[in-house]
Amino acid sequence: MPNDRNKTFAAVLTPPARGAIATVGVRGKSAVAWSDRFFTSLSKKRLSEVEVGRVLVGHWQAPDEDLGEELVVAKLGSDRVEIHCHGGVQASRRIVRHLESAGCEIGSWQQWISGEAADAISSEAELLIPEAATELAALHLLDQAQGALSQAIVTIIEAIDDSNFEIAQRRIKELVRFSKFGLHLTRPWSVVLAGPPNVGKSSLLNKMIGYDRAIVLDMPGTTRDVLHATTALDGWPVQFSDTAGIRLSDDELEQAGITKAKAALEKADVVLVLHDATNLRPHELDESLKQLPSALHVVNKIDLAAELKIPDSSEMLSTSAVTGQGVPQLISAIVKHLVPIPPQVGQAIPFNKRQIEHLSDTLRLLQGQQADAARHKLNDLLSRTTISHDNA
Ligand SMILES: Nc1nc2c(ncn2[C@@H]2O[C@H](COP(=O)(O)OP(=O)(O)OP(=O)(O)O)[C@@H](O)[C@H]2O)c(=O)[nH]1
Ligand SMILES: [Mg+2]
Repeated sequence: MPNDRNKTFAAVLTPPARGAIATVGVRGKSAVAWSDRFFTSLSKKRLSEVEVGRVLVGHWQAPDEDLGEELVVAKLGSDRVEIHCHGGVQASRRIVRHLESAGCEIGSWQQWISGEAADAISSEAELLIPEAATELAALHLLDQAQGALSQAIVTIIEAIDDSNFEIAQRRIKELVRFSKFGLHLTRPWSVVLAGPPNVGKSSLLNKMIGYDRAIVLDMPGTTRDVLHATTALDGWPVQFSDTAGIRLSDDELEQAGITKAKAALEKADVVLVLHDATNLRPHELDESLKQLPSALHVVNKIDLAAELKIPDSSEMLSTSAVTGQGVPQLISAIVKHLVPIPPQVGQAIPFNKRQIEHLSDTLRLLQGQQADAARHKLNDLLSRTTISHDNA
């Protein structure tokens, strides 16, 4: 087990790609001694002799090899060394091979991180940070890596210990409110543009993402397949999907696109139902576009219907995909729909299915007066033995 504290463990900590330097981490009781086997500093000082915090420049070479490499080694602790070698894959692999020949366990960077983290939740957060879809999402994951959610769970356990079951339940409900948000830190929200043909769905998509992703043509039935474009709105990751205009059609290809469009509606977090300002016929809207639970209705081509008065409402917006009129307001409305209460910095947020399921189970157990089982569930949520990164 790479995270067995009695073993010495090494991992390449930088991504397996070309780069200026690569870093190999070594930790465990033989980290210094085994690094000393291969490393000779310019000053001839051994790592075991120098104080913690020293950075040495020197030469790394295995006894049975003709060539070595000039590199930098940092002694970060009595049981911790970091080796900075040439970037790319070969140099770091060579170092890892040498350490392995000395008896070192070798693992992945994920295993390295999971061994470092204070608990399971912090570990899960650290591992997900590289997958954060935006910088803002990464900051919220960083809060969880630094203990925001773990601390909230500890507080709930304490409330259960003090028999404050109502407070415990309230706190869990507060956390669960952020579940959907948490899952979307690494997965973009889905916003689908839908409506009759030729209303300007593709044009509006292009306007919102700032480049021509979709073909625009003054001909109904231009878009045939579902087209995706990912962007960030106010720092939140969003995937827009442009769909085929929905209408009755004998064209087999167009009909296939319409079927796909209808399927996309079901998976959407928000559907933008577009209407044509020059030809408003909301009652003729296809059934699939009526009474969608999360729809924003948008009257487009407003530049061609200056006299048209659209009542100011959060469910009915007006835009021009040509002039850009109303587009910032539409973007604000989408964001408000997706993230009605933006979390504060440091907010505890559950961000994976395991955590959300555990919290829901705990709530059920508390509602059923099963305090011991509830406490056990929460401890399990924090326990590092309950998650596995071995397939990472
Ligand atoms: N004046 C004006 N023209 C627009 C606007 N939006 C779209 N158009 C024009 O309307 C026509 C159809 O636009 P598209 O974006 O292809 O419409 P669509 O809804 O994607 O159409 P389908 O893919 O066929 O369903 C094009 O000629 C666009 O230039 C707008 O806001 N104002
Ligand atoms: Mg289109």
